[in-house]
Amino acid sequence: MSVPTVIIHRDADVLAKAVAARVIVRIVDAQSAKGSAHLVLTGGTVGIATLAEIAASPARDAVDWRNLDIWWGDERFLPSGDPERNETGARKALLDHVDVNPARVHVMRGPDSGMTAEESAEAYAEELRRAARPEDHGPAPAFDLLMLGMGPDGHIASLFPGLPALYDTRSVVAVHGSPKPPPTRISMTFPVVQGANEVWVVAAGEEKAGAVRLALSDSGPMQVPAAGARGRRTLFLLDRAAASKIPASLGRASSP
Ligand SMILES: O=C(O)[C@H](O)[C@@H](O)[C@H](O)[C@H](O)COP(=O)(O)O
Repeated sequence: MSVPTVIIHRDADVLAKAVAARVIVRIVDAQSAKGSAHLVLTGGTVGIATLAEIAASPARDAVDWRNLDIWWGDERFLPSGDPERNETGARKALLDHVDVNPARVHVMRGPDSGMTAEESAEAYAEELRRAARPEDHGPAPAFDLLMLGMGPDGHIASLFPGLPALYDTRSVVAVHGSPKPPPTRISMTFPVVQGANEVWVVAAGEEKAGAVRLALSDSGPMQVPAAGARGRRTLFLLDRAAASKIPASLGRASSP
């Protein structure tokens, strides 16, 4: 797994704008090379703010939205359209404003599908399997970009410290008893996250600073799940507040 590159921006607003620009370039580069791309979205404040900044970007339509497969790293197990679903936030912030191919927007189904959380997780795992190519060498596509928010406890997606999902080798699992409401969620697991070409952890705010420090040190992913947020290339995209406890030894690029 790659050693993370750390990029620090002035505040959460500049961070969201800078990450939005970076996402556009990353997807355009991937599409230029392959004709299509796989992007994994995250929920959370900064994750959704980044999507809104993509929608507002003058460069937005450099992305070939019809040739983009959109996935989620996790989802709250709530009915379609529920305002608390990550999908709902993503549609409102971005997907309703660009010409995505609905068949390539891969949502994690909620209880209104008639499935249990376990069945929904297995259905998503099957959808990932179907999308994987032989050269991906795994149960899911080697995502061009997998975005993650991070909680104050170091959780990523819905992989929370101490919960069984951290140890699960399946690609997608149901999560019960999430300390962050709602309690029932669907989440990709470490093997799928770590199969991504690029993993970006985007975090802002003082309350994340301790977890950021641990995630960038030699903490184990079971104690600090963000320590397992690694792809072939890994970025930690932070605002100054979230980066305020990073030891200088880690080295980092800072924007003004
Ligand atoms: O479903 C979710 O809530 C997210 O996927 C979760 O992993 C989120 O990204 C982090 O909790 C950070 O959220 P904030 O940016 O709002 O702190």
